[in-house]
Amino acid sequence: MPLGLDKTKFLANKARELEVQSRRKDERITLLETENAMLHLKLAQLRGEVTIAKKETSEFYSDLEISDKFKSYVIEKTNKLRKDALNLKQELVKLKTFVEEMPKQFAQYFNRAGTIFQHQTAAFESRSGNITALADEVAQLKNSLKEITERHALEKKRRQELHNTLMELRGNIRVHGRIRPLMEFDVENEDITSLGKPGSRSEVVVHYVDDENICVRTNKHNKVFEYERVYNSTEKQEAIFDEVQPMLTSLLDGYNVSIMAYGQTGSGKTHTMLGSHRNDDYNPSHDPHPDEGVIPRATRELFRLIEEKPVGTHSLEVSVVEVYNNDIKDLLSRDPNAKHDVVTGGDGQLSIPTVTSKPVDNVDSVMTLVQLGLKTRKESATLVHEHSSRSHLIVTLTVTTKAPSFFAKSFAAEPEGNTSISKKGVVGNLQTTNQQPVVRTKLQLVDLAGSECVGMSGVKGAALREASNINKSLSALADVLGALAEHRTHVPYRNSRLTHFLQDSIGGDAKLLILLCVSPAQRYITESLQCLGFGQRARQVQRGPTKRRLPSSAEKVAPENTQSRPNSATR
Ligand SMILES: Nc1ncnc2c1ncn2[C@@H]1O[C@H](COP(=O)(O)OP(=O)(O)OP(=O)(O)O)[C@@H](O)[C@H]1O
Repeated sequence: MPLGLDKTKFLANKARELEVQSRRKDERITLLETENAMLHLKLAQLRGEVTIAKKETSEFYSDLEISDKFKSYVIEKTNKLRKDALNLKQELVKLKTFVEEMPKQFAQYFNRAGTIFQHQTAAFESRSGNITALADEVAQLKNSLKEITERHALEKKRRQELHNTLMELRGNIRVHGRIRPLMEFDVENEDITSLGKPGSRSEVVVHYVDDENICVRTNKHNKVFEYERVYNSTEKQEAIFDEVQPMLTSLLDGYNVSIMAYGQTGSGKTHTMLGSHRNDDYNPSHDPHPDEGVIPRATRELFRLIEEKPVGTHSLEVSVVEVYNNDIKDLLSRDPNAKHDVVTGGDGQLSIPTVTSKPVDNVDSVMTLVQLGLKTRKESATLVHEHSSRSHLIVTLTVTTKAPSFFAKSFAAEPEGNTSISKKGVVGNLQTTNQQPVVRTKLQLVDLAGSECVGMSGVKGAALREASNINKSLSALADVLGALAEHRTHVPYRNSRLTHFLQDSIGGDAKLLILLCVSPAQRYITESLQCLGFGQRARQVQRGPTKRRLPSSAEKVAPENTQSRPNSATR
């Protein structure tokens, strides 16, 4: 500090000076800071420009790359186009050649198409011609079919009417005769070599004359018996059934039908009705065995006829009974010895309510039941042959038919069991089942017991009683037929259980066929004459009333004392 200067003043000056310096420095700092800020700004601007330039450069490079790629793509494409163009040129050359050749080929194709078209048109025309012809033919066939169907229905109706007329003309009781062949047992006590020899006991004396006449010829007898049909000893079971068949149609038309075999022991009744098989070896089958008799054949035919009817309208029941010593025995019952009686219902219809009646739906089931019944049937050996049937066997097939709807209407107004329906031609028993009117008809197939004379069979005691009862019942049968023939007001059905049981099937509108079975041998001549005489009298029933009282079957036929030959035989 200069001398003399005031120290305070000096310091104050110094401070001022420093203050100025400081202010200047602050101003300098501010200036520098401003410059710095401006520089920062400039830097930022430059940085931005650099970034943009970089981006532009990279874009340029990228564009350059793309343009390189595009260039190579263009080159490649150009090459391809060139190639294509070359190919096209070649194609064009080919096309030109083709176009040049086309008219020629078209002409060829056209020609070929023309030919094919001509062929096709011709074929189509002929085919359409055929189709038209076929359509015409179908239309004609349809018309013919309609006509045939109508004609068939008409024919069926006419056949039905004809059948009924024929059955009426033939009569309700018909008699056929069947001569069985000579059998070994016919020789009696003679040597088998004598079988059929003139003068022997087995000499043939019952002869087939023609299909309506049988002749019995010996030194003492010469008599001809005429029936609706006669079968010779070689005629098969089938031939007999041919005659039986129409009766089954009648059965389904509402008539009761009965077919019975009549003849002496060993004359072929069981063979005719059942066949010659015994109980155990019988094999029910769908096809008829040539040996089968009327019962299996009729049953089979009945099922066939029922099959032709509307489903569910017909049903069948079977019962198997025997009339033994004038008692009715149920052969399907557990107690075959229990006795049964024929009962007349309030409606006048007959039935045996206590007898087993089994529903059946095929021939096998029927035949199985028949065979079951046959096992119980009374058989006992006689002097004639070892399987003589000592009872009448009756197989009853009851057909239940649901009445058509118009019956149901008329029935609604009628009391139960009223038979007014018979006015319409239906004679079966009309009943109700759960308010549904039904018609019941019966087919009774009867294998009668042997009709021989007691003395001939050589039986005694119980067997004699059997034979006596057989003769009585057969005699009652003859009496019934006699009463019917004479149109008597009283027909003695109740004289025997056999006729009482068969009452519905004998007389009235019922159809009865009696098959007379005769042995040809001389040793049975009395029985054969009796049997043939019985048949002859039975024929009177359909020939109308006769003044003469018919002798019963037990009465003998008086032998005729003539030696004339068959040609001059009396009738
Ligand atoms: N037409 C026939 N063809 C062949 N054999 C028959 C003929 N008829 C009967 N026969 C035979 O004769 C024998 C006696 O016949 P079948 O038993 O049928 O007599 P039947 O009259 O029933 O006797 P019965 O009353 O005693 O029972 C049997 O062996 C049977 O095979």
